[in-house]
Amino acid sequence: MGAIILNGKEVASQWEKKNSLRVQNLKAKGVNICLAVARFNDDEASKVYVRKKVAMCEKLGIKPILIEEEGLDQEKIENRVSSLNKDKEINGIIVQLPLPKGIDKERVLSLVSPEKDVDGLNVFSCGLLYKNMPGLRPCTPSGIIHLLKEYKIDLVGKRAVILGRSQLVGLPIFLMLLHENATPTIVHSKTKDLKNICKEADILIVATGRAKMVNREYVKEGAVVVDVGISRIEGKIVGDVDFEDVFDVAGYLTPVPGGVGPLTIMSLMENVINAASIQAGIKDDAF
Ligand SMILES: NC(=O)C1=CN([C@@H]2O[C@H](COP(=O)(O)OP(=O)(O)OC[C@H]3O[C@@H](n4cnc5c(N)ncnc54)[C@H](OP(=O)(O)O)[C@@H]3O)[C@@H](O)[C@H]2O)C=CC1
Ligand SMILES: Nc1nc(=O)c2c([nH]1)NC[C@@H]1CN(c3ccc(C(=O)N[C@@H](CCC(=O)O)C(=O)O)cc3)C=[N+]21
Repeated sequence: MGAIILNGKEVASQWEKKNSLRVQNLKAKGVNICLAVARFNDDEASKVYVRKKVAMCEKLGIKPILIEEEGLDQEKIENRVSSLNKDKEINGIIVQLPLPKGIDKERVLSLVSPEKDVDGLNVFSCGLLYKNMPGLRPCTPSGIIHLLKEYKIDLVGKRAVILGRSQLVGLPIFLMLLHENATPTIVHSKTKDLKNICKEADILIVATGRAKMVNREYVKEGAVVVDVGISRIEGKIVGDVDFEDVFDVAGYLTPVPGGVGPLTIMSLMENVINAASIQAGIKDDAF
């Protein structure tokens, strides 16, 4: 039999249609949308991802501004972000992570104006999430929630285990699942008895960056398994979950590629559309 595949690529393409309509409707009201994508690192994967973001903007009719400046120091990066904040044309700003070694990430992320923080990573946006107030949410966790809802996976009262506690994925998905009335637990590199905790999960979200670390020994029969990880091994993209090994134990499973990745991009698009409509004082579908 095997698990039901959670087809992120397909869900993202449906979502894309809705977002495309919203962009057209806003255009008809004289609102043009613009996203600034800033890459300050020299990371090869980041180069691919920023291009994916720019390409999706172009597809939807959102104007992308791509900033690719390597070798800047803290002050220069901060000045660059400040100038994007001041630019009236720009509705959303995303600073691609990781930032280069020696750069204070939190200072840079929290410099992004809250109303333009389409990555949902500054302290203000994090505060709104913590308090379960409307706001711009981190893209990957929003994408995961969107995917689970599309497949009508009930979260209420469910035992959710999240492998990884990053600010980008693990911690925000913990809060979002909690707000959906699931019962989440985070496990990380210092957790004792990690495998058995994972095995208790009805919903297992894996975001460690350790290729294929999760095999069937971590998975309860019938569990929903969401694989966030992306690693490149011999030119091939693999997730944190050993897909073949877990396939006939899990009830639902995301593939890599074609799972969470495309939803991350579409969440970003939704965030910038929401940001632009709020800035224009138009409610449309935002929040
Ligand atoms: N598909 C998508 O859209 C996205 C994919 N990614 C991918 O997801 C993965 C995770 O990203 P990110 O959260 O930013 O990564 P980080 O490296 O920031 O965090 C990894 C987390 O996993 C934990 N961890 C690492 N190894 C182990 C282990 N052996 N056992 C238990 N816990 C472990 C770490 O624990 P500790 O805190 O104790 O060190 C840490 O909390 C990466 O592969 C990244 O490329 C990221 C964002 C979006
Ligand atoms: N400020 C910031 N925000 C982020 O959201 C952010 C970031 N920094 N740094 C890096 C991670 C990683 N990330 C991905 C986005 C899309 C795919 C994606 O589109 N993946 C496709 C294709 C993969 C490929 O072809 O390389 C898939 O999984 O099917 C993957 C990973 C966003 N991140």
